[in-house]
Amino acid sequence: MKNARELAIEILIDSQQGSYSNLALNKYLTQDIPAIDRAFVTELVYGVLKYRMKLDYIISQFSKIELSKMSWPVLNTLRIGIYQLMFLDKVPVFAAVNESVNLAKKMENPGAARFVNAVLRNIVRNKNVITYPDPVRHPQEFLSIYYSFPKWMVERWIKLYGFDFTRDLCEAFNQKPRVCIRINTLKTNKEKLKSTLESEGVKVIPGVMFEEAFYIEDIPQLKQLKSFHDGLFQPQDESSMIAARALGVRSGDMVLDVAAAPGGKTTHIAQIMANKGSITAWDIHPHRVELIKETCRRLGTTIVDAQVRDSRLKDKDMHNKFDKVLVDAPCSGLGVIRRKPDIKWSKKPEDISVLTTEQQRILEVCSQYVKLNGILVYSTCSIEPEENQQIVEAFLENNGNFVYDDMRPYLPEKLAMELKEPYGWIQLYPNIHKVDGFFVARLKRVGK
Ligand SMILES: C[S@@+](CC[C@H](N)C(=O)[O-])C[C@H]1O[C@@H](n2cnc3c(N)ncnc32)[C@H](O)[C@@H]1O
Repeated sequence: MKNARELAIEILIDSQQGSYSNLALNKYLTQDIPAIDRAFVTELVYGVLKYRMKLDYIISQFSKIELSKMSWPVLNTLRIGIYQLMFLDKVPVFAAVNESVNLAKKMENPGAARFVNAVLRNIVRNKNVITYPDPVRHPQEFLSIYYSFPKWMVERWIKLYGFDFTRDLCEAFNQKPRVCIRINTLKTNKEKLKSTLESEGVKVIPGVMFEEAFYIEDIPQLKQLKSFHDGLFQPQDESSMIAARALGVRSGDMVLDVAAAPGGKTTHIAQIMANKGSITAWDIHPHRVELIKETCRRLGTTIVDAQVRDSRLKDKDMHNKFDKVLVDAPCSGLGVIRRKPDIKWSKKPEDISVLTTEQQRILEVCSQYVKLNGILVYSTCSIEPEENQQIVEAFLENNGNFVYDDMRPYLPEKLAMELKEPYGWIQLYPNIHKVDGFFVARLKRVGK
């Protein structure tokens, strides 16, 4: 049987070949693997993905062989070895080094093992004197390497927000996010869910923004909890709960959710509506529409009609049909790097302009489906103005029949106070709000 470190290396190689790390983890971490090993593999994989650039920088300082000449097993053995040495106090130095050397011998050959041994021992001797680019003379290089972000992201953020904000943002993106869940009020309530979770050995902490949010700790894997399968809660960050709240739905409304899979916001909307009314939920990918159906089944939501649909395509039959429309647009996901560190390396600067064309189109087309005096909410899990404020501003410029609508009544008081006139949008950042990066705008259709 493969040990935890070997599994981590295989998952990292898979992800280097294009697999999503969360899917690769699910594939490799079968239930027969002890929980402690599963947790260690997850820590190593996410740790290396998060700090890949910094780890490679350190390797290149201590290796005579160029990174591009190393085999993937050797490179990833060094990465997990250094990650343990630099970031995991609980792993003894001898274990981090010896286990890496054994793996290099097993996966490659004795020569590779000698090389890994030499590089790691050199790092152990010198880890306190590693030099990084000078933050004053080379601020972009420093932030990029020290916090391990591609240079283009750091450059973009420094231009937008300045050095200090970007440093705090990078630091926040590297922190482990807390597990946040939404209480499914269709099946339970705060007190009951708290005691159910506690009886399952889970520590429960109240949400910061919303009554329906809990942070949970000491959990094995969410899917191992009976309360999860019983549909008593849905994993969801508090920032993304703002979207359904900002829609201001009521029982009996006709709602359209145009990019809905896996159904996190759809089911949130349904619970605010007390499962009365109707929600049409679209997604472009058939397998993802199945996820919406599965989420609805588990959470006991019965008012959702989930359909495969490309929201960019105009449909006259849908015009003026819905009281509320949510456009939770496909986006770069740059706001959720805490949860998906692979985004650091999978996204490219040119992706943003491709996405903005799509976002503009979906918003333009689906706005037509809102009734007169109806509400249109646009949201993304991005912190990039091109995907957020700029999309909405351009939309309002081209569509005089829509205006910003005051979002403050739908927000927790502390957040509502942050809004500026015309009070129609909010941008959340992990370094400021301690949640995922998220954008929400609320618009009203005031003319035909
Ligand atoms: C940000 S995710 C949605 C998350 C979802 N609203 C939730 O809360 O669980 C974006 C979704 O948009 C879908 N998508 C991308 N392009 C689309 C399009 N043209 N039409 C409909 N759905 C699309 C993707 O498949 C993806 O599931």
